Amino acid sequence: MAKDNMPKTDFRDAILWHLTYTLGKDPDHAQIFDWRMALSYAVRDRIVDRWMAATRETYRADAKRVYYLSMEFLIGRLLEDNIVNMRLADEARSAIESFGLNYRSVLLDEPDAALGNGGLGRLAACFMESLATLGCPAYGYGIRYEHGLFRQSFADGRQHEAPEDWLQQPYAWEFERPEAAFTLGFGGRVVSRDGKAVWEPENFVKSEAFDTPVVGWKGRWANTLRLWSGRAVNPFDLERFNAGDFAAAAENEALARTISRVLYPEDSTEKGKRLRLTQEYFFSAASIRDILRRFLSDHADLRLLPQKVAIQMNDTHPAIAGPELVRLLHDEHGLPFEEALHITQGCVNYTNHTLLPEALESWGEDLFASLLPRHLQLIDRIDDAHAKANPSRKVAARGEGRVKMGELSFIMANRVNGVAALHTGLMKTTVFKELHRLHPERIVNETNGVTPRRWVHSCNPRLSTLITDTIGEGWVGDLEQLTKLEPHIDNPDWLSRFTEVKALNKADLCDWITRDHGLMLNPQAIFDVQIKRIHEYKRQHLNILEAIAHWQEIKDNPGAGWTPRVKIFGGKAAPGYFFAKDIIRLINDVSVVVNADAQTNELLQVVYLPNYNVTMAERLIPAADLSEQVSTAGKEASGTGNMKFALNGALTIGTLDGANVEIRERVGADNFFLFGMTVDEAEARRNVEAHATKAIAADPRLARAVDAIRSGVFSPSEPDRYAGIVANLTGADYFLVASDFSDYWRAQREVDRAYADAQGWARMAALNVARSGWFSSDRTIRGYMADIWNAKSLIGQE
Ligand SMILES: CCc1ccc([C@H](C)CC(=O)N[C@@H]2O[C@H](CO)[C@@H](O)[C@H](O)[C@H]2O)cc1
Repeated sequence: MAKDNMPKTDFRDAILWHLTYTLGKDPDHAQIFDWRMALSYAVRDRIVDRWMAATRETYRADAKRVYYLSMEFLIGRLLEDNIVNMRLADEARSAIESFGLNYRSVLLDEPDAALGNGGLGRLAACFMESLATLGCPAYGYGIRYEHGLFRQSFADGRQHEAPEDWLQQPYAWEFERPEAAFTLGFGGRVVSRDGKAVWEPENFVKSEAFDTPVVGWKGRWANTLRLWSGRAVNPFDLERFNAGDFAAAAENEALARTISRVLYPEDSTEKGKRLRLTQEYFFSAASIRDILRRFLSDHADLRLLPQKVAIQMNDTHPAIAGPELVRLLHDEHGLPFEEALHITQGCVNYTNHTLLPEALESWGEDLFASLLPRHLQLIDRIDDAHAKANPSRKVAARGEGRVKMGELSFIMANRVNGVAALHTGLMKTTVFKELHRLHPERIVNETNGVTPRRWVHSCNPRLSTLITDTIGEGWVGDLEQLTKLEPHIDNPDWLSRFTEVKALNKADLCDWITRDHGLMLNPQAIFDVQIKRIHEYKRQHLNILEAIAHWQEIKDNPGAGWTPRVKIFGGKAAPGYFFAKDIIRLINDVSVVVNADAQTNELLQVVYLPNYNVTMAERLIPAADLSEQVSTAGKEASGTGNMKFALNGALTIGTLDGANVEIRERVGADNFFLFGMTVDEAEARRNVEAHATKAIAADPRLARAVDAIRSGVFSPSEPDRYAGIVANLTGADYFLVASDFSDYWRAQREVDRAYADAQGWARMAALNVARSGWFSSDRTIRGYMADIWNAKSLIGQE
């Protein structure tokens, strides 16, 4: 008997029931953790009903399923999201408050599931929520890392990394599925037995499944996120134990768990580590086996696979899934190689998320052969088949002693997509130029999006209420309805309510930053926010250079009617990325000097918040006035933070890069602070001899700011601490920080002037909200369903 038609009172009772019987806690002695878990289980119960109904309906309809393979799912917290999607917000709040607890602190007691680095991982999480909201049958497949992205702290301004341990406590949202385990082989050799190639792996590891339901808006559908965990085939060696070799007795288990122990913290540099390739094969192989097992549970003819299965490879990290499916179809199911390849190419699709050469994965063929000898053979046959079909041009996955995962993914895929119009165009003219020439119909564009449930409705309840009061609640499930706000923007009362929303959000943020970071912020100031991974191409160092020049000019002329500004930074650097770590330290050193400067700190403050993650983004974005999207043109594939800021009424200062281009097109050039070179101008500038020194020579303001860094103004105890950054800025400066500085300064002063006109600013901000509905991940997923997966919704439009 389904639980959800139980009398209303039961939600409160359900919480108490779980506190007592699931957690075994007496309400009088329960900790906030206990209440949070009890609340989670009460919500989960109601989700499970929808989940099972959706799974049953998918089998009944024999529907096509989408399989989203990703090494990363940057989920964040799930309790609030699930409560909102199950429409339980009011009941949950009143129940929790009736127990004398603070509702927000119960929600915030949940640790972030930080199973991702940045954009790619968060996109996967938004996509899973939109797939469920649209009622598209889908599974997400990934790795259940014991340790997600490291915890960041600062000591003396430097980044320190500590293991993240979200699984130190039980995780309410997962169900262990021991029955869905597979034994996977690694290494070994390939032998020929009666004319057939047979792989004899050396090591074996078991993949155990943990399922998390992903419920959509209004709980109309729920899909599954299946995360694999490494387990030993023989976890305990009693013999060795009895021989007193205790550590060795548990060795297998430790080795197997290493595979799913920790997320690699790199987000743009492939390290070529054996464990990384082992992780990629582990989850891809377990997922492909699971997909085949499910298909064969109610289909006999493998040629039907492309009609029932669409696989999306989230970047090249799951690329081995293609050859693995060919291997199973050919080696285990006995299909001719050509047919196995044809079927696979009918199922597999590939999304590219970066053009940075150092981020494109390629593996040494020796390492590849030692781990996956049979796959290397199959990749050669795949290359041969491709060469035979396209004699004109030799483009292969294997070459120059390496296995290139970008080329392999492209050759295996039915459709290849970029994540923003500019990026997709650049894929065709740069990294995939030859392959695009051979397969001109294969590359399509699917501009990224973000889920409006988490990134507006949940994280910005004040704005959400104002919008719903104005145009009804339909926008949450159909975000382009936001355009219906436009006629209200010229109504001064409405606009003042809109302005009030931002002001109250900023006040909340000030309270939190004061409480948790002991810093008093000026709430009247422009809250200028740059939150994202630290990377040279994202140019956090351009932002801090402008802050230094701004500080110097205020000191020259404090009475010049400056618009107060608070610069807020957040973001982690990959542990081995020392230049990025230097940028972090510089920002912290500048904030110490600038914030202590009584002459200027009413007008300019710099704050670097440690341990930026999904939950912190949900705190910062609703309170932001200005969104920093300042990457060198041609380098940021899309960006998704830019969309979240626009949807929450922040104005963008940015370059014509990634999805900034489409945001500016939709919100209007008047409501966007554009600066900097275009992709072509940047390309041309890079070829100008000594372009950086020329730019510095041409801009005394820039020169003075660089001098301040060089002379140790921000590191008096170690004047040449930033010699590396200065050398780069005055030398190679590949990301054109010096050459884009003057125009960036010009745009920032334009921001100052615009902000001084509160009405005008509010109007521009409200137009950003009204015109950014297209950046919903629901629209993006509808694009994938139509252009790539040919998948249908089983619940239809509401
Ligand atoms: C092998 C190491 C590694 C790990 C992750 C990655 C990701 C592709 C990096 C990433 O997160 N890319 C970001 O993807 C977002 C979602 O499409 C885009 O919005 C960002 O522009 C892009 O940088 C590259 C290389």
